[in-house]
Amino acid sequence: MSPTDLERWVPPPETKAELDWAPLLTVDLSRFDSPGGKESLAAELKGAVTTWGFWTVINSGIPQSLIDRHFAIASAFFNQPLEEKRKVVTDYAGGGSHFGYREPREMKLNGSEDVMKQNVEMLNIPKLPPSYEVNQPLHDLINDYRQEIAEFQRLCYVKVLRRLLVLIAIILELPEDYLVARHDFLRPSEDHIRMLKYHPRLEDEDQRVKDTWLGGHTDFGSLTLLFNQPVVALQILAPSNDWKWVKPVPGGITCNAADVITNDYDLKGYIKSCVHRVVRPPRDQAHLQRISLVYFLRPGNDIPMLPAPSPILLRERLISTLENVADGGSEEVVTGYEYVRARSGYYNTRKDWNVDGKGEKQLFQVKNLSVQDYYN
Ligand SMILES: O=C(O)CCC(=O)C(=O)O
Ligand SMILES: [Fe+2]
Repeated sequence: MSPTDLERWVPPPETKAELDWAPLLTVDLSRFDSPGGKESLAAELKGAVTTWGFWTVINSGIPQSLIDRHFAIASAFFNQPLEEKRKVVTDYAGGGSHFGYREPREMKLNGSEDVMKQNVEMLNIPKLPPSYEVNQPLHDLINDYRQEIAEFQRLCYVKVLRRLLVLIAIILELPEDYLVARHDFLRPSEDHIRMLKYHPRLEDEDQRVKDTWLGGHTDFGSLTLLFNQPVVALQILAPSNDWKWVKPVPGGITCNAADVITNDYDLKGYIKSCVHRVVRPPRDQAHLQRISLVYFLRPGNDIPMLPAPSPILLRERLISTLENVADGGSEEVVTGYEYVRARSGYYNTRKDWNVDGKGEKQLFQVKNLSVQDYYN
């Protein structure tokens, strides 16, 4: 297929259902560069990142045509024959590589021998910056659109992620570039975009998994961007401990804080890594295929996973010193690469799926680092 004959992506119709929506903050990024803009945005974002861990950004400056183009690429990719998609596959078991295509997996339900096949297929495309050679095979179709994908990824970083890292650093009373330096787009990291396609299921099949299409989880990395699409299915676990629906915001990007920026080396739980899941859409959309487009920001490969010297964490007694306590070349200190690979290998080779509860709380341990794992 040549880069010109891609079918235009037509978003499916919006739902008319009235649902219990999460009251997410909207952050207008066009204010970022105006005088005092960063400071006032950071003040607004503080409550959202510490209580919900989810928020929406608008006016990012990423052209909508480029976003739509990526939904079109995703749609074309998933429409290919399985043999073609299987040419580059994830290798979670052999080293934890999450790049490539992942087929729907068979999962054992609630510890029984009852097996259910997932209804989601995924493609993870590595960050493709101009600054180094990415030694990762790509599908032919993805290679055809490589330039556009690389530009889209760059804009995700420059227009959204970099700005959010600055705002979160301000919230944490850290130097503005503290988190940016640990997430340098031009240096190697496990960043990637993910395209997902969910296939609608019959109502009684969905009932076997309590209508869940993707079990409750937190994301492993630092920040996640979910580009707006109209099929409503994403839910987040509210501070009140019940599930709320995420409402689409046309032209917006739903953002969430993930485990690295939250749980451990960085922010010691001050910022919330919110549990979320994907469920059967409301009745008027339950028959639709759902394509998702996501950017996962991860710490730099060689960044040691150490607590951030944030005065606010000290005041909240989440750290006991502003020194990087585990610093000094200890072999025990996990790097961003080691953490991400170990975590995604562990998570993605599980065969059990607890569809009944709100999840099992377990600690995931890699060297000196333990992370609250949450899934169901
Ligand atoms: O498809 C979605 O809306 C969410 C996907 C997600 O949570 C993930 O891939 O981690
Ligand atoms: Fe997620």
